[in-house]
Parts: sequence; C-alpha cells; structure tokens
Amino acid sequence: MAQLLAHLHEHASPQALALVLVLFLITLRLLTPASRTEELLRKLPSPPRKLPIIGHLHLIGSLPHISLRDLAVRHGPDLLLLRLGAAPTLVASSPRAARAILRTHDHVFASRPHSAVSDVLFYGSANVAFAPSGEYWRRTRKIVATHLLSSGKVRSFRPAREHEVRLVLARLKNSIADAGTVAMVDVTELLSRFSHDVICHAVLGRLPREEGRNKLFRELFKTNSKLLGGFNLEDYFPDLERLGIVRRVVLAKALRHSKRWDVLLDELIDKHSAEKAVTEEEADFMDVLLSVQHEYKLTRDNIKAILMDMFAAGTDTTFISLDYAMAKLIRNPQVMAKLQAEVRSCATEGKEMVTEDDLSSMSYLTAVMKETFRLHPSGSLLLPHFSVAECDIEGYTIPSGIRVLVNAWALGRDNACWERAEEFMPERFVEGAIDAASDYQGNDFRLLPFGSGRRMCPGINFATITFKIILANLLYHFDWELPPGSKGVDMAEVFGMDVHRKEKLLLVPRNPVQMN
Ligand code: HEM
Repeated sequence: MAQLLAHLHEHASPQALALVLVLFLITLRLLTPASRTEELLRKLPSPPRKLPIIGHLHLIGSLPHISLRDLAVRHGPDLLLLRLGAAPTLVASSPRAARAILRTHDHVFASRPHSAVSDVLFYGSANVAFAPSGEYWRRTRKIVATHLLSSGKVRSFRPAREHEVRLVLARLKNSIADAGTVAMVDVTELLSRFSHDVICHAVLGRLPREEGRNKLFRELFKTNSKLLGGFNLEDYFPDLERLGIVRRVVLAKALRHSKRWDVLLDELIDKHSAEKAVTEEEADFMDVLLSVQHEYKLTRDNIKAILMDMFAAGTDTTFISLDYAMAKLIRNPQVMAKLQAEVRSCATEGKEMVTEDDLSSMSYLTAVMKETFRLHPSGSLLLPHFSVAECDIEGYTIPSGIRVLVNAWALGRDNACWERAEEFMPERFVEGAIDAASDYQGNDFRLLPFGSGRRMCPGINFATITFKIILANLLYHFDWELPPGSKGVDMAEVFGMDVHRKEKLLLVPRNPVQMN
C-alpha cells in the first residue's frame, strides 16, 4: 500500500490520490469491529452531522475556539465529544469539567497526543511541552521548573529584561525624533521583537550579541509556529503516518526546517562549551542545561529540544498577550488613563524608567493583565492533553487514548461565570470587587490562561514580569494614539499555534506633556 501511494503521489493527480486514501480509510474502518473504546465514546454527548472519514472536522471553522464554544453551548456544555478525522477529541468547556480534567483526574490526562511534526522539530518530542507523560517528561519538567524558570532564576534575569526595555524605549524615542511630526509605530512588531529578544537574552545572554542572530531566531520560530499550528493531516489520520508516505511527503518541510535549527543550536552549544565556567547568577539557560546535563542524563539532542521549547513556549504567548493589552487600552481610553495615572504616580522626578521594584505597588496593572488573559488567553485551547487510563467524569466513562482540549477562551467569556463577560473591565479584579480573589495560577477554573495541574505553564513568573515591565514603561514614557484617519483597532483574529490579532497594531507614541 505504501508503495502504491508513493507511486500515486509521483504520478497521479491530487484528486486520484485523495480518492484512493478515502477508499482505503473506509475499508479499514469497516473491517475494524467496535471496540470497548468505541462503545464508551458513543455514550458521550456529540454533535450530529458527522460525516464519513472526516467526522466533525467540517464543523470546525477557521477560529476553532469559537466553533467549539458554539458547539458546546448547543450539544455539550460541560463535555463534548468530537470526531476529528480518526482522532476522538473531548472538549471541556465549563469550569466543572476543566477542574475534573486538570485537577481531580490530572494524573490521567497529563499526557500529550502524539504529533508527527513535533517529533521532527523537537528531536522525537523531547521538549517539555510535547513530551508524553512519563519519566523523561518528569525529569525535563523538573529541570525547567527548578533550574530555568524558578522565581530566583527569573529574578536573576532582571538586568536582562530592563536592558531590553531600555532598547525598546530608545527605539521609540528615535522614531519620534526622526519622524518630526507623527511617528507611526508598528506596536505588534515592536512587542514581538521585544518578547523574542528577552527570551534570547535569557537563553544565550552570555554570548556577545551577534548582529542578526535574534532576527534569525525570530524567522526560524515563525516557521515552527506555522508547522505546528497548521492543519497536520497525520494528527487526525494516524493511519496515514503508518503508511510511511507522511514522513516523505507531509513532513518534508519540517525536516528541512529542523536541519536549520540543528546547525544553529550545535554552533551555539559549542560556543558555550568552549567558554569557561560562570557564576550561578551569570549563567544563561544554555549554561544551566550544560551544567546539569550529566546529573539529569540529557543527550545533546535533549538539550536542543528543551532550548527550542523556551522559544516555542515563551515568545509568541507573551507578545500576543501584550499586543491584546495595548489594543484593549486604546479601545478603552478611560482604562488607559487610569493605568497611566497609576504607573506615573510611582515616578519620582526624572526617573529614567519604571523598575521591577515599582511594579509590586501597581495593583491596577495586575488587574489589566488579568483582564487581558481572561478575554484573550493566547493558548485558547491550552495544549492538547491525552488520557492514559479510563476514568469517570460527570457520569461518563472517558476511555484511555483520547485527545482532550480545554477551551480556556470559552471559560473566560462564560456569561454564567462572569458579570458582563464580553466587556474589558479590569475593575472586576481590583480590591473589594467581586472577582478580586481570582487568580491565574490554576486555582480558579474560570481563568486558565496558563492551564492548571501537572502540565500547567512553568513560565508564569517569567511571562508576567515581562508583561508588566514593558507595558508599564510604554505607558510611563509615552501617550499613545491611533494614527490620523484610522478607523480604530481591528480585533479580527487568526488561529495558529496561538490565537492572535490579524492586523498589525499601528499607533502613534507621543512624549507626554508633563509627568508628575
Ligand atoms: C503570557 C505568556 C504565556 C502564556 C499565556 C502561556 C500559556 C501556556 C499554556 C496554556 C500552556 C499549556 C498548559 C496545558 O497544557 O495545560 C503552557 C505550557 C508551557 N509553557 Fe507557557 N505560557 C506563557 C509563557 C511561557 C514562558 C515565558 C515560558 C518559558 C520561557 C513558557 C514555558 C512553557 C512550557 C515549557 C510549557 C509546557 C509545560 C508542560 O507541558 O509540562 N511559557 N503555557
């Protein structure tokens, strides 16, 4: 069969190839008797209009977090089973269901489904984020949580973050000086570059900053996101992978791309190994990983996969949240004014910049951040989880081997959980308000931008301090407006690896008239 498909791929039209695949999959399905898994799945709430082969895939639009919320409202508000191709996928859309999956039965759902693209990009899914649960994942997660992203290590990167903030401020001041009249700034690009540079600094900070290296990382990472975020046929039709042509056809691009990463990471590891030892405070992520390599039995490929994870998990997520925050502030001038007043009140005369010491007294800044996470969690469906045993939830038995999505986006907008759920209202989180006690640390199952439980994001401290320090400084130093003639901020979204705004955020920064 594999040979036949390879032959067809060379010589036949795409339509003929598709027809052969469809016939093959139908035959395979008809020949397979209904299993216990299938019997359990049939009891779960599921939308009608399932089509042969593709199942419910046609019901998932270009913005899956929205389609899934709408399907849940109609057919399964807590749990909903979808047949996405050959991959049964359970969607949790209520705080109760999210709690059952991420807390009560966390040990059952803490694995990840297999992804052929991730296998290629991350040296056999040897990164933390896509590794299946088990001894390797526990070991690498421990390294990341205790050595790279512990609160002490995150604090030690304070000079690096403040350095990157200063570079952004200098760039903005130059744009204003150069423009003479109105300096239009691509804020989306500015924030994306900042988030990447902060991670590059943390990962490789000890090496001299080479011209163009961070840009190369940004380019490489963009392709990663496209490859991981796209519709990967083999994730929904695992039979195709077993036929062997997937590797040759579908994954060819991922293979070529992974070679570029491999060369770059090898070069950087060699440079680090050649340098003499550094103190604990000076050590960047690469130093730390090399220093624990033997203790944790890491191969060179393991180290590369973990390093790539830092870029993959830590850059777009942070910049997308910042981009939404700025967009929301522009659309809500009274919130912008209130936040700006708080940030500026911390400034003593002639203060060069807001520092991380100042942030602890800015409670409204924290409220704005929470509200941004509530409405726009960049990982709208978290990362997919995977069940490794049977377990009972809400009167249903969920079989082993099922993909599970938690719709964090839907939780944050649930009218039954939040007052005026669709409104950007940071006031809900300030002291004395109804949701003041709510946090994003995985304890409030209405607000899960970082997930909860064993697979919860280990980068929360890194992400939130990065978010606050740049936002506070952007508002401290500049007043922000839409460019003349602009019709407003377009909030249209695109779904990829993360959900993000489609259009660039173009704004005009102005030096404030007077600062108190
Ligand atoms: C605003 C920024 C961020 C958001 C919204 C975010 C969100 C998330 C989410 C939703 C998950 C998946 C949780 C699950 O599957 O249940 C995750 C996993 C992860 N994040 Fe973050 N993240 C952010 C920043 C970061 C940063 C800065 C880093 C590291 C530098 C990081 C490292 C990771 C890693 C390694 C995982 C995989 C954990 C595992 O599978 O065990 N994240 N993040």
